[in-house]
Amino acid sequence: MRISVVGCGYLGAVHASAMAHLGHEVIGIDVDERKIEALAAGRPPFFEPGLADILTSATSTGRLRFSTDIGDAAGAEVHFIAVGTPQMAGSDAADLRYVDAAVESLAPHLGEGALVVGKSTVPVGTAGRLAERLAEIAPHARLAWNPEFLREGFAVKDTIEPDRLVYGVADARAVHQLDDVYRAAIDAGTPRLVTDYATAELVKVAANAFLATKISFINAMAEIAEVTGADVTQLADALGHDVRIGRRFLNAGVGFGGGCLPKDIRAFSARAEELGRGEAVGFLREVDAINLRRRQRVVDLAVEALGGTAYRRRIAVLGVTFKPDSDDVRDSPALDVAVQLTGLGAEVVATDPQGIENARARHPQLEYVAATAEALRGADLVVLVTEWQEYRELDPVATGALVGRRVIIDGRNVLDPEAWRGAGWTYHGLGRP
Ligand SMILES: NC(=O)C1=CN([C@@H]2O[C@H](COP(=O)(O)OP(=O)(O)OC[C@H]3O[C@@H](n4cnc5c(N)ncnc54)[C@H](O)[C@@H]3O)[C@@H](O)[C@H]2O)C=CC1
Ligand SMILES: O=C(O)[C@H]1O[C@H](OP(=O)(O)OP(=O)(O)OC[C@H]2O[C@@H](n3ccc(=O)[nH]c3=O)[C@H](O)[C@@H]2O)[C@H](O)[C@@H](O)[C@@H]1O
Repeated sequence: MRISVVGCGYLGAVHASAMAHLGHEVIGIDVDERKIEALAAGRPPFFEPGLADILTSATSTGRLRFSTDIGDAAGAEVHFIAVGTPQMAGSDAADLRYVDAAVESLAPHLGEGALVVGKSTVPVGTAGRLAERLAEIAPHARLAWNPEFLREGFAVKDTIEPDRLVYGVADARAVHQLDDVYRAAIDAGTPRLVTDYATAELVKVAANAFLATKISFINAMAEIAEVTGADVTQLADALGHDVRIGRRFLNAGVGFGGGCLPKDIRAFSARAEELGRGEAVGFLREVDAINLRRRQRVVDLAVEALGGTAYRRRIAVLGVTFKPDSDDVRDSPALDVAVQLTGLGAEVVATDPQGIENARARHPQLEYVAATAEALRGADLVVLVTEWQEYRELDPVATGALVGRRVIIDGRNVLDPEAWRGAGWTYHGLGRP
């Protein structure tokens, strides 16, 4: 099938590459010339495990092409919209201008029977509005909403082997067209749910709201653990044995970040308020507040561990991305902590296996070094805020030989406190005694 993907960022570049990998003929469109140039040359413009392989092989066969000209989408049967829906400046609502622009620019190029498929995460009601608009400007085309659930770091696998497919549709033909797109997953038994637009839009924001709530729940327990001497990691293990609760997404620490969970729960609250049902999801404001308090907690712990002031103290910050196996620093708790400590006058040296370039673009005032050992050398305090495998595996003895003082804050609760204390370190976890 001929497919176009409009918007080739973290979602769209992976989606386009994965669709071509599955045998479709795909054109990826983006307004960012540098991104398109890299993708067309088979080079991922960001770090995502496994993307380079499928991108390079699909571009070399000619099945996957990229362009900045939306006119090149003409001739495709299914057109995915994968542009950004960031938080609007000065508000919690989602900024829909890119989605609107993508639909407007695509409309003149839609052939008879073409299906426009929204993948971007949008406030409930957006698809209905866009379908009405399409009926005016491209009456021979139709719209579906097919939210995406991939995780960065696992994006390729999650796209090729999704755990479920959700089709928000207004006509039966759209279901057949989407089945043709996802034939491989459907044949492999992937559950597929056909819904109306509003349900499909809500499934997506509800899923992210639930995940965010689960993380903030355990972080709230960490706050209580901190004043009672309890250990939140043991608490999470014990809770997780109840299959109704489950252990996943109960890792307490510096909290959630990224280009999705934070903005999605805020946009959901804003949309619910517009709909006159703000109180229904009022708890999401609390989820957000708990989450932001965890970043502050790490900063406060750092100041405390440094004897009351961070001024001119050398702090090694391990990790700047919002999670490991990604170079994404959007709303990263790790980077936020580094920036706040710098603001307190600390000499922060930040390091990360993949995120330095993006972090530097946002916060050029920070000092970044590529080598972990260099960040650690002479440090008065070590703060681990992104749990890259390389940091999880740090040897407390060897690390102790590099630093100035053996004090560590494990902002992700991934180190073995006994091993670190045994090597002479003062160890602080979050929600751990
Ligand atoms: N990043 C992720 O893991 C996931 C993201 N999503 C959702 O997918 C959407 C995209 O997210 P990301 O890929 O992370 O954002 P991103 O910012 O990495 O990519 C968006 C891309 O759209 C392009 N763009 C903007 N306007 C355009 C236009 N008119 N025509 C063509 N291209 C245009 C931008 O240049 C950019 O490359 C968001 O709604 C997000 O919530 C959903 C699931 C997973
Ligand atoms: O809509 C999206 O963009 C995506 O958002 C999340 O995916 P992602 O942001 O890639 O990353 P997650 O693995 O969900 O982690 C999000 C944040 O929560 C944090 N987290 C996660 C789990 C946990 O137990 N504790 C915790 O603090 C992570 O460190 C990270 O900062 C969802 O998991 C995806 O299903 C969804 O498609």
